[in-house]
Amino acid sequence: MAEIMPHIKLSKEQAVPYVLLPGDPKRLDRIATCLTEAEELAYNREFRSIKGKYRGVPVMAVSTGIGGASAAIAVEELARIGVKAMIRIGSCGALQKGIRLGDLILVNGAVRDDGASSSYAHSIYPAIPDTKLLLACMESARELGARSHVGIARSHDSFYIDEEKEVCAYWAGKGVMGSDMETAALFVVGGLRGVKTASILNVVVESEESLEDNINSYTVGESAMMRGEHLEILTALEAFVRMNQG
Ligand SMILES: O=P(O)(O)O[C@H]1O[C@H](CO)[C@@H](O)[C@H]1O
Ligand SMILES: O=c1cc[nH]c(=O)[nH]1
Repeated sequence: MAEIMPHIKLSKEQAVPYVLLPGDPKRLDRIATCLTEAEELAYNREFRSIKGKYRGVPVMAVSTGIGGASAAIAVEELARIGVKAMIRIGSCGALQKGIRLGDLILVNGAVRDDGASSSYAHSIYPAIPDTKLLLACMESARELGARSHVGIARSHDSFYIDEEKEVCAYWAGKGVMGSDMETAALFVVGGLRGVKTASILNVVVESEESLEDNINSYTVGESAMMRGEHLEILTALEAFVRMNQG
C-alpha cells in the first residue's frame, strides 16, 4: 500500500518532479487553466493539489496556506514523495517605490523573520533559492515580457503587529523589495532537504498603500494583479520546461 502523507494526502505514486506552490487554494483553479489533462488530486485543510501537463511536461500544484509553518509541512511532505523542484507562486507587498501592482519579484534571498525557518536552522543560515531554477525563472520572465525585479524578500509571520509600519520602513531601508510569509521557510526547508526551490511574488500592494484594500481587490478583481498572477504562473511553468530540457 502506498504511504499517503498525513497533510497533503498525496503518495509517491502520484508525484511528479515539478511542483508549483501557491499559498491560496483558489489559485489552483487559475493554474489549471494553463495545463492540459488537469485533475484534482486531494484537498485537505489548506493543502489542495492538482496535476496536469504543461507543454508535455507533467507538473503538480499544491497550495501551502498562509505562513511558514504550513508551507514547511507542504515542502517536507512533497520532498518525501519525491518532488525535486518547487516554485512558489505567491503574492506580496512591495517595499520599494517604483515596483507596481502586477510586477513580479524573483526572489534571490529572503530575510528570515518567520518562526518556521528558525526552528530548522540558526538565523545566520541563508534562505536562498537554487541558482539554476532562479536563472530559469529570470529567462522565462524576460521571454514572456513580464515586468520583473530580482531581489530580496522579507518573510514574516503577521502584518497586523503594532509596529508594522516601522518594521516595513526598516527593511525598505535595507533594500528589501517585498514582503511575503512563506519564501524563507520554502528556501530553508527545501535547501536542507535537497530540493531545488525558487519564489516568484506578484505585487498586490504597492509600497505604503493600504494592505487590506489591495488584498481585497486582489481576491475579487480583474486587474493588474490578476495579470501579474497569470504571468507568474506562466513564468514558473516555462522555467520547469527549461529545467526539463536540462
Ligand atoms: O497569496 P499567497 O501566496 O498566500 O501569499 C501572501 O498572501 C498571504 C497573506 O495575504 C500570505 O500567504 C502571503 O505570503
Ligand atoms: O503586504 C503584503 C501583501 C501580501 N502578503 C504579505 O505578506 N504582505
